[in-house]
Amino acid sequence: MSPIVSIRNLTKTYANGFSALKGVDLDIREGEILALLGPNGAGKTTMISIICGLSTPSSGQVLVGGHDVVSEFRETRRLIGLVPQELTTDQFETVWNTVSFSRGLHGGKKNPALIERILKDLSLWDKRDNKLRELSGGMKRRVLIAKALAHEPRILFLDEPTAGVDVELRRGMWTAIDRLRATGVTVILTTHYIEEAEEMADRIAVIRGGEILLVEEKRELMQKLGRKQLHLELKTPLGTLPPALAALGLTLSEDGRQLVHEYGNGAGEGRIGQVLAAIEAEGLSLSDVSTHQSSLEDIFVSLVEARQ
Ligand SMILES: Nc1ncnc2c1ncn2[C@@H]1O[C@H](COP(=O)(O)OP(=O)(O)OP(=O)(O)O)[C@@H](O)[C@H]1O
Repeated sequence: MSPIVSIRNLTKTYANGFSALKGVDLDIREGEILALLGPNGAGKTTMISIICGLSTPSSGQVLVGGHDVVSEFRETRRLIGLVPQELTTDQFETVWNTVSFSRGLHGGKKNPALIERILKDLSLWDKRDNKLRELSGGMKRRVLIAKALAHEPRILFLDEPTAGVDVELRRGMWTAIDRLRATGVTVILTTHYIEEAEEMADRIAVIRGGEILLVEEKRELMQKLGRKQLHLELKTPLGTLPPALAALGLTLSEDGRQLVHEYGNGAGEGRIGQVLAAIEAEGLSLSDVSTHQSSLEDIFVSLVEARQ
């Protein structure tokens, strides 16, 4: 299947000579949720602005639904919904009117049934007659998504959808976005909350210094780069690590209370039995055992650090 967004050798050099994108190649698949992760100033907003036709590339090409974002701006813009971070519309307008007007602005015919479905999907139906100023922060953010969805885009860009939103509302937002998946909308999400990407994304793209460091299926990324550790708490602390345990690759914590066996990436799983037998052979008693699996956050931090 051809990608819904295809980016080839995209560069952007700002008027002051700063190079914000340095030859980006990226294909976005129809119906996926792609998380774009990157530190501040990585080039995320620059890239999204170019895809949405709000900024022009210095070189390279972006196709959206097979159309060029520069020469066929009208066609590509119609396919895209962009959810900004801030609500700039009239605070005295109702939810229903705000979302309906948004459809009209994009040239869509009136479609009350569609607006009703969108508001219900985003749990805003009860608030349809409320003025925007009467909504909570999380609800306002959902209105932004509803506005972007009102003209039935095939691609939705969410820029930091849950920045500054509390944990509970963040979860509600994730559920709302997840429901969009069922409607076949492609979602591209930028976030600083790696937990958010871990929870929602099908694929992860990491961008830094205007370059894409990697694009991978989330599951594969976590399997490939994720590490697992078996933590073995000792009843009596050790001064030094017995050679037989060192030979198996175990390490001893600084306080001598914990042995750590690292495995994962397809290596070391088979040795767990051996490790436990060796501990017993040394006459050591354990008081507790636990496992730790690296999160997407650990993976992200190590990736970004490794390239510095
Ligand atoms: N109009 C501009 N002129 C010059 N440099 C710019 C301009 N806009 C952005 N930049 C620079 O380009 C780089 C990328 O900015 P961009 O906003 O795309 O990053 P980002 O990944 O979206 O960051 P954040 O996570 O902080 O939003 C930054 O170093 C920024 O200072």
